[in-house]
Amino acid sequence: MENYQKQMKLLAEKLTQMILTLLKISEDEKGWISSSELCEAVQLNFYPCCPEPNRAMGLAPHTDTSLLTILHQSQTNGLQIFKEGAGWVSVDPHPNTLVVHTGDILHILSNSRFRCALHRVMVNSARQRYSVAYFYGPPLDYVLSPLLLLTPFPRFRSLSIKEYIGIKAKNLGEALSLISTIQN
Ligand SMILES: O=C(O)CCC(=O)C(=O)O
Ligand SMILES: [Fe+2]
Repeated sequence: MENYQKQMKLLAEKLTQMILTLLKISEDEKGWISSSELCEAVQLNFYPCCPEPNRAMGLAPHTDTSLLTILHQSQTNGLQIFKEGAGWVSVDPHPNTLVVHTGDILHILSNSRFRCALHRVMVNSARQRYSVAYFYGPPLDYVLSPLLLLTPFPRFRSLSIKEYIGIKAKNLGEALSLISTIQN
């Protein structure tokens, strides 16, 4: 597991470098990427068979708080992602394939250019399922701000990751709109 985490960290660092370069974030602002201070976690999810799958949910719809999440799923369907205009779409497992979810932190940093992925997990009556999620993001005291992109129209106010986690713990799916600068 330790080695798995190490390999996932290397992959997450590479992906983050590519994404932040694409967003024209300066080298100075990318300093945290390989630091030992960053926020990372491995989570093991297990979904046993369920005799009445239509009356239960493996994991309720949510977005990940991370900058990105790298997910390994066993060879059982269940993961679905919400796609604007299409509704819930299955993300079926393929051998030797990882799924990358964009999280809230990337949504804020990129000023909504990389939108966080709303996803959920359905259960199965015949087969159990497991997944291994690796969550990756900047350190807790990192100040998140779309202003880093020098955009004239930041859609979110600046705040530390720690503060954002606190807001999300109390408000779940409403957290992004609570820090939005755009009035509805
Ligand atoms: O089990 C899955 O495929 C998804 C797990 C997940 O969304 C999570 O751990 O946040
Ligand atoms: Fe998730």
